[in-house]
Amino acid sequence: MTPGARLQAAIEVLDQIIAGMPAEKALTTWSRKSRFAGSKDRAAVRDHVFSALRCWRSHQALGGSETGRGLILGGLRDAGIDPDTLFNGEGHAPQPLNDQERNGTTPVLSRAVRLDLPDWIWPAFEQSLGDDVEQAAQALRHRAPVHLRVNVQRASLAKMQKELAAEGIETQPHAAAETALEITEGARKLRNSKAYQNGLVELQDAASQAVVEALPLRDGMRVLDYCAGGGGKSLAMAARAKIELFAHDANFARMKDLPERAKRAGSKVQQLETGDIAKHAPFDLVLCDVPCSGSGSWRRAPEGKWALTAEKLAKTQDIQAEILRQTADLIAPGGTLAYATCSMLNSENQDQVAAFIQERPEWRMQSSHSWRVHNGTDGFFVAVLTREVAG
Ligand SMILES: C[S@@+](CC[C@H](N)C(=O)[O-])C[C@H]1O[C@@H](n2cnc3c(N)ncnc32)[C@H](O)[C@@H]1O
Repeated sequence: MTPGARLQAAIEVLDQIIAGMPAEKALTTWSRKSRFAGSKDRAAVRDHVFSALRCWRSHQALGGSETGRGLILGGLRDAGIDPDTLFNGEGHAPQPLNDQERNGTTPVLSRAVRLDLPDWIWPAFEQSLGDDVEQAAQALRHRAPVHLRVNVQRASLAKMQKELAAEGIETQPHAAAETALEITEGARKLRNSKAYQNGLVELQDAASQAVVEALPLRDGMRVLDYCAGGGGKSLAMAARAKIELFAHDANFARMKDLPERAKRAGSKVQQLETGDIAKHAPFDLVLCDVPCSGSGSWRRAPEGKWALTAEKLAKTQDIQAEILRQTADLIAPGGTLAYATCSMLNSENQDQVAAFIQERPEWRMQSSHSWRVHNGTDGFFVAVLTREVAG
């Protein structure tokens, strides 16, 4: 496919998304009916679509309409590319610009439009990020880096770097976590590499790894990953100490790949239905990687940025508070409750923990860490709490 044909394909996928289809489904539907497209074409179309999803407001404003064509046109203008070089109607490229598209005045963009955030969330972003707000919002407009977690119980970082390089995947250590590598070249080859297939490396953002490094895990502990999802943090915890590990998720089906992933990594995890948790309590450590706005990972999942509303955020915060209350009762005296989000909003992070401690004064905050999206990882927060042992 020519560069112009790839843009036209992205325009068609975006029109499906505007009509209500989820982005992944729209991309798969296009892929299925486009047998002629090679892997590089598919990757390029995906990149165009995701760039539009991240920068929806500014690209729409610069392109003059909320259509696939408007978004792609705005994206070219944002990147400083002359649209006439690609919108030329040749070889399945988009049709040339009409007079309105060519002569429309360049709009003055407000800060929230220029930085691609919904208006309603801008005050909370400013309040949470202070002077870093523009940098953080700007980072969310770009693609996320690809990070790996090396299973250091089975292989060193240096050994993995060498093995991956032999398969065309270049990496460098990431400062945020001692187990983290950042892929600098060849990310698309990862899933077929030996190191990945043998469970020596997992795809995981460096801040996600750093959250697990912040936990006081020791051999012999009984640990519950209460919101395990796909189990990324479960596996990272199992790789740090010889623990007895339990995984739970309110949506049990989300853990469906966990047994297979654990087997690949050489780890053991017992999955628990909600009704079975109390039978296995108390635990020495419970990790609550709670559902959240996802604002720290909006560059990976940009549809979330536009789907969130003030009402949905308030509901999610109620769930977070309820999870803290429920899990606190599952922990042994002197045990640890770890609360984590992939959010950069204070209302989901320190405010939530402060409200919990006010309600349950026997709990003390031992430590807390925040990671911000403009410092090379996803945005994340973790607080480590312990209950005072009555003396
Ligand atoms: C942020 S995700 C977890 C990601 C996962 N820990 C990882 O590292 O890949 C939050 C998870 O919490 C689950 N969840 C939502 N409400 C819950 C609740 N009340 N109790 C337990 N899990 C819940 C969701 O199904 C979702 O899988």
